[in-house]
Amino acid sequence: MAVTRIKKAGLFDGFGFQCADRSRTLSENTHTHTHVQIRLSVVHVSFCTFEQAMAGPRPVVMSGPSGAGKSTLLKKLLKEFDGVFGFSVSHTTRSPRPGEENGKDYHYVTREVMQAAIANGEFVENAEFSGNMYGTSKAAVQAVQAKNLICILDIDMQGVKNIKKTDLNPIYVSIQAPSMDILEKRLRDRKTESEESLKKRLDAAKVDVEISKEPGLFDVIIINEDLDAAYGKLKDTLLEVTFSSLNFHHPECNGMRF
Ligand SMILES: Nc1ncnc2c1ncn2[C@@H]1O[C@H](COP(=O)(O)OP(=O)(O)OP(=O)(O)O)[C@@H](O)[C@H]1O
Ligand SMILES: Nc1nc2c(ncn2[C@@H]2O[C@H](COP(=O)(O)O)[C@@H](O)[C@H]2O)c(=O)[nH]1
Repeated sequence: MAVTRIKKAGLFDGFGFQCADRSRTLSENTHTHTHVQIRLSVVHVSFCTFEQAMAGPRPVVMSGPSGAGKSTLLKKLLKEFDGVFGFSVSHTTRSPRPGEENGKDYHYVTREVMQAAIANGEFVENAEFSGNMYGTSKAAVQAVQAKNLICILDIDMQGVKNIKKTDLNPIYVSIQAPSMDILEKRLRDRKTESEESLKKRLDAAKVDVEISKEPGLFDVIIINEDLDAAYGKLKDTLLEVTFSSLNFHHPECNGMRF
């Protein structure tokens, strides 16, 4: 099994910054970055301000049309990299779907509760989508970061635009379906939407796909046609975007440069 181990550092690295306390194991990386030992905190120094470096790894924003496959890919990632990535549990006013758990998939709240919490400054971002409110609370992000996990947010396009105005500094990934017809089929087959909600989601999807072409909005756009291929691309991306522009050599990297 190929293993990428991101070790607890806890000492001064070559950049003169004290490394944060991190202990991660990325298992079964079947792609290009194998048998590599790196210090994740050094990576932050190359991409972030000192404050961000001390705050922890860059979060990951996953966005894209409803039905494109974000949750499916995320679940695979969270399962494979248990102990590395953590999901930011959003709030929503929509009803739970069969199988969804309060506090795990979402925090299910009333519109009144959510509006009060937003007014109280408890949210990083929030949006109205397909007739319901959704939002990322500060507590949700902090809960993940407190566990020293890389925080993953699953948010819509309004959320992406709003997060861009914050200092969260995430990696932005857009997951898209190969076509609108396939997207509609996936949403219909999922059997979670009424005709009205389906139409709203498909209308939003058309706008999303256009906006996502804006240069620089996303670090990568992944077309989720074949699930395994899309998942491989997602994993490669998260490693590459994090490490590739770092011209860094460390004895623990066995001669490899990033
Ligand atoms: N590559 C794929 N090929 C075929 N079906 C897929 C693929 N990826 C996901 N699906 C299916 O498409 C449906 C929508 O996927 P999923 O729920 O993950 O989308 P989503 O982007 O998270 O949607 P939402 O934003 O509404 O939460 C699911 O039933 C899922 O099993
Ligand atoms: N701006 C935000 N968008 C969010 C958040 N949580 C989820 N979402 C997005 O909502 C739609 C619909 O989700 P569904 O679970 O009802 O299918 C989807 O695009 C999600 O990405 C959030 O906290 N903020």
